Order: sequence, then structure tokens, then C-alpha cells
Amino acid sequence: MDRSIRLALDLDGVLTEHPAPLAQAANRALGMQLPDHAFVDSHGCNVPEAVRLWVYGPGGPATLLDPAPNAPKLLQQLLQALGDERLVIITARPQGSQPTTEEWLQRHGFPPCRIVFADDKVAVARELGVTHAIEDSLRHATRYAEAGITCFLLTQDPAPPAESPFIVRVPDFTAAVQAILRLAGAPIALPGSGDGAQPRRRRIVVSDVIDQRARERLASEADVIEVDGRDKPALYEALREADALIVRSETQVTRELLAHAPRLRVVARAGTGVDNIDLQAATEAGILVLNAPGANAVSAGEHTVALMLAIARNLIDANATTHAGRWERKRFRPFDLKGKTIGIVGLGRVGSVVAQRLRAFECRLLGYDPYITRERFAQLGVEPVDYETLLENSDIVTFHVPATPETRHMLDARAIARMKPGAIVINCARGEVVDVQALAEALKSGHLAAAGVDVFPEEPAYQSPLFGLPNVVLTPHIGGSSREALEAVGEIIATTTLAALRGEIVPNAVNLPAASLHAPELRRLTRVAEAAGHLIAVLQPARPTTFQVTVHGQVASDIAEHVTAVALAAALRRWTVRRVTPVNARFVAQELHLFVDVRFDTTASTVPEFNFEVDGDPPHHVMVRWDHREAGIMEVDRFSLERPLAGHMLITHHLDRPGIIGRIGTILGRYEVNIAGMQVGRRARGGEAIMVLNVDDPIPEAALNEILQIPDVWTAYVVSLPESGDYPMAAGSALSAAVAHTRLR
Ligand SMILES: NC(=O)C1=CN([C@@H]2O[C@H](COP(=O)(O)OP(=O)(O)OC[C@H]3O[C@@H](n4cnc5c(N)ncnc54)[C@H](O)[C@@H]3O)[C@@H](O)[C@H]2O)C=CC1
Ligand SMILES: O=C(O)C(=O)COP(=O)(O)O
Repeated sequence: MDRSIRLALDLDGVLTEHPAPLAQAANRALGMQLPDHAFVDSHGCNVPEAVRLWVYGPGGPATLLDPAPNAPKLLQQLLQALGDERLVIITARPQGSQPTTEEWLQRHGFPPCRIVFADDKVAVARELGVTHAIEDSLRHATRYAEAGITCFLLTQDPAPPAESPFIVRVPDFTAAVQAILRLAGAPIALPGSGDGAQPRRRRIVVSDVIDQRARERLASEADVIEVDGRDKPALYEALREADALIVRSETQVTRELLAHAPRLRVVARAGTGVDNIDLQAATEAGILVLNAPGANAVSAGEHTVALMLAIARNLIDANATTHAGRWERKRFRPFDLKGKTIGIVGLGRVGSVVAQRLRAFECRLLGYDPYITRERFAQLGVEPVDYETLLENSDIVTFHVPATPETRHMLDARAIARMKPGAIVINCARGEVVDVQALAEALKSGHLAAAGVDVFPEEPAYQSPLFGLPNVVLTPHIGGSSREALEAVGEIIATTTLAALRGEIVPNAVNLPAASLHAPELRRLTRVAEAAGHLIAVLQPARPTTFQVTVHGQVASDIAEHVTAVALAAALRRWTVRRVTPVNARFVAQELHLFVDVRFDTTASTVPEFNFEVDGDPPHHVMVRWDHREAGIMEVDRFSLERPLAGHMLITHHLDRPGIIGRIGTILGRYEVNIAGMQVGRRARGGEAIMVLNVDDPIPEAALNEILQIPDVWTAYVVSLPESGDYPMAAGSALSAAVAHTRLR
């Protein structure tokens, strides 16, 4: 347990309910006009001293405040985890309010706890060696942060850009206590969470319409909450407790939205384009973004061809006039697609579907896509050309590129001017790709004959320069909405969202490298990498300056990146209070000036190994060996192990001399800790040795302290890693055989 945390707790708004009733009482009784937040920081809000004395004095409204939910129990847990000498309430209430304050705490069942009255909280905190604080006032939180004290700020407000990394915003006191307990390595069983045995059901917010079967599948494992993504207040409210958010193109997943979703782990785009998601913000927050590329490509491709045919065959007008009883057979002059030159911009999934279908129409196909191979053009029967040639030679130009800064207004007035007179434009990609104003003008002037448009720069589009033009066929972004597409997209998104929430590796992540390894095998490897990252941070509790990974043997770079991200995230979870996942591990490391150094030693012809090393005094090292199927931690601090590390363990570094192991065994026996297995390693007789004891029962703090008192025991660590049974590392596996010769000398 990490006992280096010293915690300062604010009183009002942290241990008490929000202090709005104080301002309201002062307004009523004293005819003042204080805002509700005046007593979040009464001194900082310049509340007159006399009013403060009345509010906090005998019989004053502060005596009537309720405690924050579960606050007495939460304080009790903090005291248990940290010890009473490491916890202090620092309040800016006037010193004179001490008797009423202490009486209030006692009356509400708070355990006894030291309390200091001071407005200059930081000065007191510094004197007491405080490392962490919990506050509801931004002024105090900022001052703590300036003093290098990590402050949990209770607030629902999103963080402004570039806020100090020492301020950690959390929604309530429970969340702050949870974070402190996690940091302290204490068991977390918060009041109100039952006996802790029942895992909380996941909450998935669905903010755009998705396939009914996908919804049912999600509901089988999670609580599904449907909200309209355009109703911001309702969406933000639903997101407060959400683990995953599923969107289509309508919900804008902004940085602001993510700041309202403190638990969010997955944003899944039930479709292809992720331009409505702030990928940078999601990545920084450690949120995995998923999509379902290709699942609606046939739908969008067929819709594209439908728009072309609707224009070529005058379908829209011919249908309307015929319904109206006007027989205008002579008015319409449809044309055939056969023999026309069609320019396809972007030959990815949708562009390819379009090309394949148009070949059946016997069109000449030109294509512009600088990112795909000549072979792919040849396979699709499309002539590769540059963009200008495509514009100048095509009768119809159709866009199938993603919305990026590079593709924005790819079709602008200049590009349109290069097009053949009487040409046609189709846009089923993204509204931003085409300058609609320029397109509308070219249609009006007659330079372009017609356009088919499914997507708009602003959606929903209630107005557009294209509306009302006779030679334009418009649809409301339904290109990807076929029944089949929604079903296929829904299936992928429901399955992979649930899998990602279970911690499994999924193939359709947008902000993690695509893995060249089959998911179950990658999962096995990354579980061990996660254990290695955790172990190295147990060995080295203070954050190091370098995290080095050396990869020996033949390992694909994406696999090395996955392993690094997972191990680094596990270590950072102990080195920082920030929320860290493999998605943001490198970003967080960079922010904390932790240098992540990944090296490859491909010359080694051994079974691949991942060596994790951190600087410190002494530096620490953990090695994972992987035979492309099974993986295990096989070295700690350069001592080889016979068996992979797993389970509850005591690891000691000590001087190899008679009696030490016996004394450790005796102490554990006295505390009724059963030893299930032991591995000892040493380099030379009488030198440094390492011992790994697997135990059946948790090792009490007192036992660990006694062990550390044994002369020549230098360090002792208690760590729990996934049980060996959790790794598919059955005895006699390829790995066990491969490592058998690496026994300790
Ligand atoms: N209307 C609708 O309902 C639907 C629209 N879409 C949109 O269609 C577009 C294409 O989707 P997919 O084919 O699935 O994506 P994709 O990623 O498979 O293909 C996009 C292609 O565009 C190419 N590209 C990128 N930048 C380019 C540039 N500057 N110039 C030329 N080519 C470039 C890429 O190399 C790639 O081959 C996306 O914007 C997507 O959001 C997709 C599905 C449904
Ligand atoms: O998948 C895409 O990129 C699409 O444009 C389809 O969007 P939608 O899911 O229909 O809002």
C-alpha cells in the first residue's frame, strides 16, 4: 500500500452538500443578493466577514447543512487506507466556527479527524507535507496546483484548455475518494456499491438511430439509453454515467461532449466517416473510437448509381408530372450511361463498389486516388489519371473521399471551371468536399447540367443554395441507410463495442494501430504485458524519467506498439492520477515528460522477448517472453525465473545468507498467510538474491513491515498479477519448454 499520500480535504461542498443553502439563508435573513456559489469559496467571493461569522456561527445555517452522500463512510475509508496522521480537513471557515463545525461533524457520524481553519490552505498544506487535496473551489484548487499538490476538483464543468495537470476534475466526492484509494493501492468497496461482488452493469448511450437487432444485442449485456444526439442537455446528462456512446453521423462528438462523459471508454461510429468525432480529444482522454468501414459501402455505392440513373432517366420530374396526370412524353430526353466517361474520385470501399457496378453499364472509368496501387486500378478496370485530367474528361464526376483538410472543397469554382460543359456532379461522400455555392452557380449558369447530392456541409440541412434548382436530385444523407447496411453496421458495432468494454481487442479501432495478430493471441500477449507494466510500477513506485522497451527477435512493429501501449498504460495508472488507457498512454507519458523509448533488436534469433526497463535507484527491469502463442513474465530485475509470474506474490530482494528465507516464512506463518510456491534466484552465493513467494492469502501491511525489518532484506513488494490459469500457459506449453533451460544459476 502506498503510504506516501498525504491528503487535505475541504469541508464545505466536499463533506457537506453543495453550500447553496448558505447563500440562500443569508439572502433571506440579511436581505443580501449572494449567488448560490458564494459559499463554495466565501472568502474568495468576498462575502463580508460578519456574514461569514453569522453563517458558520452557533445556530447559523451551516449547522443545518446535510452531509454529502455517504461522506462519513467515505471519510472512514480514507482514514483506514491512509492512517489518521495522513489526513487533514483544511477549511477556510473562520477559526471561531470550530465548535459548531466539530459538533456538526460528530452529529453526522463523521469519524474523528484533524481539522485546520485557514484561508491560506496551501501554506498549511505545505507545512503538513500534503501531496493531494480534494476541493470544490477552483481558486483553492488552482493554488494547490501551483504548489505542485494534485487537487481533485469536484465539478461538473469541463476543463478549460491547458488546465494545470495538477487539477483533476471529478464529478463528486465518491469519485475523488475512489481515485485516492486506487492511488493508495487500497481495496475499493465504496458505500452504496453493495458488497462489491456484483459488477456494475455497463451503460451504453445510443444517440442516433441504429438497427433494432443491434440494440437488442447491446441490451443483453448493458443498459441501453436512447437519446436524441442533437438534444445536448439530455445527451450530456445521459453521458455522465455512460461507458460507451454509439453514434451515426448526426451526433457531433466534440471535446466538450467528452468532458461531460467521465466514465466513457468507447465511442462507436455505426458507419464509416468519423469526421463528426474529435479524434484528438478522444485519444487524449483515452477513449477508444470504433467504426464499421465497408459495412455500408454497397449501400452508398448503389445510392450513387441510383442518383446517376435518376438524373440520366429524368426520373424525378417524369414521375412527378405523370402522377399529376400530365403526359409529357415529348418533354423528357433521357440519356444512356453506356459509353459515358465517369470520373471516380477516391477508389476506396465505396468508390470500388461504384466502379464495379458501372462496368456493367459499359462506361469508361477514370479514377483519381493517389493512395492506392496501380494494381487496384487495374483490378477495378479504372484508368488512373490525375485530378485535372479526370475533371476535364468526365461526363460525370463522383466523389468518394473522406472529409479531411485535404479534401475540403476539392470541387470548388476553379475545379468546376475545368469540367466539361454539360457535365454532372455526384456527391455521396461528405458535404465539405464540394463548395455548394460554386456548384449552385455552375448549375444556374448552365455550365453544369445536373447534380446528385446526398450529403451537406451542415446537417440536418434545412436550407442550401441547391434547394429548388430544377436539375438537382437531393436525398437527406441516406446513402448508407439501406436495411442491409444498417444491419451489417449494427452487427459489427454492437459486437465490438461490447467486446471492447469487456477489455477485448477489436479489429476496427480507429485510434489504435490495426493489429497483424489474431485478436485472442494478441489478447494473451497484452494481458501479460499489462501485468509487466503493473509490476514495474510496483517495483519503481516513483515515476521514472524513461520507460524503455527493447524488443528482441522477430516482432511486427504494430505488435510492439500494442505491447508498449498496454504496459505503459498499466504502469502510468500507478504513476499518475490521470485516467490512462492504451489509447492515451503515449500522450500522457509525453505530458508528464516520461520518455518512452522503444528499440528493436531483430538480430536476436531467440523466442521474442520484451524487456521493460525504468530508471530509478536502482533501475528496474521486467522481461516478457513470447513464443508467438503463449507469453509470461520470465525475468525480474535480471533474475531469471523458472515459472512465469502470476497470482498473489511477495517479491524480495535480499542478501543471500542462511536464515533469511526461513524468517520470512515464519513471519508469514504467524499472520496465517499460506505459501503456495517459491522461486529463488541469485547470481552468486552470498550476493544479491531475489525470491518470489506465491501466497494463497493477502499479505497484511504489518507482515510486510516486519519482513522489511529483517536485516539484509532490502526491499519487499506485494503484487497480484492475473492467475496463471488466466493465461493459457498450460504446463508443457511451447513456452514452458522454451524457457526450461533458463533456470537460475
Ligand atoms: N452517403 C453516405 O451515407 C455514406 C457516405 N460515406 C462516405 O463516403 C466516403 C468514402 O467512404 P469509403 O469508401 O468507405 O472510405 P475509404 O477510406 O474506403 O475510401 C476513401 C478513399 O479516398 C481516398 N482518398 C483520400 N484522400 C484523397 C484525396 N485527397 N484525393 C483522392 N482520393 C483520396 C483514399 O485513398 C481511399 O481510397 C467517406 O467520406 C464516407 O464517410 C460512406 C458510407 C455511406
Ligand atoms: O457511414 C458513413 O460515413 C455515412 O455517411 C453514413 O452515415 P449515417 O450512419 O447514415 O449517418
